[in-house]
Amino acid sequence: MTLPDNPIIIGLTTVAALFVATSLTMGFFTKNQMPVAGRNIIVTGASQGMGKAVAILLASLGANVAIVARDLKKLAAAADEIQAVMNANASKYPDQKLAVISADLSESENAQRAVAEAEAQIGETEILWCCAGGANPGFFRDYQPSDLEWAMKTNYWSAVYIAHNVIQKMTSRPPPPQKYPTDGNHQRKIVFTSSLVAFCPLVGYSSYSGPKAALRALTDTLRQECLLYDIGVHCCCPGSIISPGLETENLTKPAILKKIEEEDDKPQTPEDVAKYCLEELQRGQTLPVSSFIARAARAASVGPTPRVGFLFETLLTWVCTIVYIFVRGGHDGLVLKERKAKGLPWESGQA
Ligand SMILES: NC(=O)C1=CN([C@@H]2O[C@H](COP(=O)(O)OP(=O)(O)OC[C@H]3O[C@@H](n4cnc5c(N)ncnc54)[C@H](OP(=O)(O)O)[C@@H]3O)[C@@H](O)[C@H]2O)C=CC1
Ligand SMILES: CCCCCCCCCCCCCCCC(=O)[C@@H](N)CO
Repeated sequence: MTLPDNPIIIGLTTVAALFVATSLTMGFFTKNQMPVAGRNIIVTGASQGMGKAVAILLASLGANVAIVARDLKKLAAAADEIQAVMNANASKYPDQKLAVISADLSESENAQRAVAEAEAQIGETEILWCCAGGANPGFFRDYQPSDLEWAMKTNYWSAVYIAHNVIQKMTSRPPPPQKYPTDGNHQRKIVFTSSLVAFCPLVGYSSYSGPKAALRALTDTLRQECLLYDIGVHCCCPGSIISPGLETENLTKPAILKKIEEEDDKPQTPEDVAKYCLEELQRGQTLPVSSFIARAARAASVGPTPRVGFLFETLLTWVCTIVYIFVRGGHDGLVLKERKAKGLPWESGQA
């Protein structure tokens, strides 16, 4: 093959190539990767915080929603809010369904029961969005083994058991017919919720970063495997969310972690987190984030995970990999300062 030597052809080809690359990377031509109107969606951890905001947002966009959590009272209060949104929607989306299910999802039988109950009430699951989770920050040496187990159950097993059951069900039957067909991608989906913590070391989150990073790794593997079934797998990684969960964890959060979070992260409302994560999901992002700081942390550790906006995200990866050297230096510096102030445990009566 001979390469063209006509400068006009070279020029035009270059412009066309840049245009196509930019369009693909900026997502100009990508269609909605997660339409929700008329679709059956299970949201876990939906009685408060991010999960409730996700359920309300999906309800406002016309989805049938099944909300799952343990505490019935909190579930009932959330259900009232969601039902009010559905009522207000009635002329645009008639016959929207809401199911309310109490289950401790950290036990596999309960997860199976929750899915069965949800499907009996709203229909076959098209999207599962797992938000249930929570942190118990502290120092590793101070935890009881039961604290470490709690974090794994609350964050990892509460998502994995229900996802496992939903994937078994999804793969045993075709996708249900669409009530509101669009030119978007009506592929069925599993959405996990991890955290910015999956991307970066943070003193005080040792019980929590493991299960959250495990969800991210599971997402990478399951995304690949679920290409076999045309099921999308995603994992939201937000920064701090102003939620009842955050209030509770702040009661026991080590001061040094509080300080890092106050300096480096601006907590977002659950509504904003839900909105930005959904936008990223609709663009097809595998690891949706809801803030710039989480986007920067993601860029620094995205590795082989697919990214929408390849050119820009890859440039951001180069920049953030360098920036992170200084960020980590700052955080390590704060820890070393604390060590100096407190003294080593076996020398200062903390042993
Ligand atoms: N808040 C934050 O700063 C951040 C949070 N995240 C993650 O985002 C998600 C939402 O966080 P947030 O809004 O703070 O949530 P909250 O802690 O405020 O609420 C957690 C929800 O999950 C439910 N839940 C907890 N454990 C179980 C269980 N075993 N079985 C069923 N439901 C359960 C709770 O209800 P009930 O107790 O009644 O079961 C509640 O509905 C979590 O996965 C969290 O780890 C990520 C980044 C930052
Ligand atoms: C390239 C630059 C990257 C900079 C990254 C530095 C970020 C530090 C801020 C920490 C924010 C922690 C948010 C998640 C908290 C969480 O998941 C819990 N609160 C759960 O309830």
